[in-house]
Amino acid sequence: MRIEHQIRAFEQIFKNYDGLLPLHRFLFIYFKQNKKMGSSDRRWSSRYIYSFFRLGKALIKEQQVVRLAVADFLCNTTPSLVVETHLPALAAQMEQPVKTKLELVQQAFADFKLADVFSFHQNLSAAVEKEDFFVSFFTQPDLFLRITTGHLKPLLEALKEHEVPVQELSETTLVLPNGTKLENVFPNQKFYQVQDLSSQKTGMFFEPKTWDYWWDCCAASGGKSLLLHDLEPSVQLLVSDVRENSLNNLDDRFHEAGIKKYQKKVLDLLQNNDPDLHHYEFDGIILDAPCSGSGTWGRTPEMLYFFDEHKISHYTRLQKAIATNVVKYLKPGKPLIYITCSVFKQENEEVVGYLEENLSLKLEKMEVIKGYQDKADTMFVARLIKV
Ligand SMILES: C[S@@+](CC[C@H](N)C(=O)[O-])C[C@H]1O[C@@H](n2cnc3c(N)ncnc32)[C@H](O)[C@@H]1O
Repeated sequence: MRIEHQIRAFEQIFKNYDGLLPLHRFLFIYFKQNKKMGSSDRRWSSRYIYSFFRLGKALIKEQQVVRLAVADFLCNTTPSLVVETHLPALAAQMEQPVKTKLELVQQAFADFKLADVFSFHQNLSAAVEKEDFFVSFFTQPDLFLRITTGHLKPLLEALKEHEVPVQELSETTLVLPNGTKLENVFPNQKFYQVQDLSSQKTGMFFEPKTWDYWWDCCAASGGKSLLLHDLEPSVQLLVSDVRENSLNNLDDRFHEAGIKKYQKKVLDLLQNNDPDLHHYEFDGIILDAPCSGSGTWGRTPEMLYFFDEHKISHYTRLQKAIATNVVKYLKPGKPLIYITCSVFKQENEEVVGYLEENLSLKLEKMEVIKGYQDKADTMFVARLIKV
């Protein structure tokens, strides 16, 4: 029977997946190795496994197939065999809003607790509204584009021509449905960047001045540097990262964006980099730190199931050590912009507290950027001034 076939395919994937690779990567490889799965099998397996992980650890004592049905019910508005078979009483309610569906699930399962969706909630930054944050996991985040100032019109026209539904948030931000194939719409990446809305909002903390010299010290493929450049094109930039590969991607993106003048270094910021940097002094440093990524788990819900809480302290150690090593190259009176895509207070406010206590830094402002209210990632940003 078709439903049994669907469940078996889901169970096989669940059995083989250990959380080490990102789920989308694992599925790509898995489907390649299991060529007998047709496109419908692939579509249903993906829907089921993603929905399943969005339930986190809620109803963990229930039978797996029942949990799958609850998850599919909460995450989707179109009918499915698993809901029709295992939750027939709710099947007619698929199109209801998530909050209504949650009430129905709570009525049907006395031991359903919303907080179990995100079982690390004791660690949340105080500003995060817990209920709204938990509920956000049942909806896939959107795809956001940041548009170079003055280039909105032709991009909108291309989207219209390709019949892509688009929402204009501002002159520089567009929202598209997740999964939009941008390479089919735009001939190149010249005037836009794929960048989450909250990541775009961190730019409001940069406040660069003309001809400043800035260091993006964990630059990866350059998302924050490109944002900084758009805010103040005269800024001179040093970009660095421990991963050379990411910096190669940065080169490509800078090239597409027409940025030619910048310095680049591969640096491990856990080491002493004085031989390389002793004469450097910056007007601003962006530290977009390695972190748990817990503010982005709406895109990678498998982490709700597999993340090991002990890893938080590993990240906080990294964050404090990297900050300590970079601040000495900052001019007095100038800002360190500390950013994470984490919702954990240990990586956010507590690291800021540590920096204030142990380094010559004074907090000017900090904010949890609540992406869960906008179908976006949740991030943290602080602006600290060197005294
Ligand atoms: C959150 S990502 C940066 C994202 C990037 N700024 C952007 O906007 O797309 C953190 C980066 O820190 C880098 N990193 C981790 N450990 C590091 C270390 N010890 N030294 C330097 N960079 C490190 C990682 O390679 C990763 O690229």
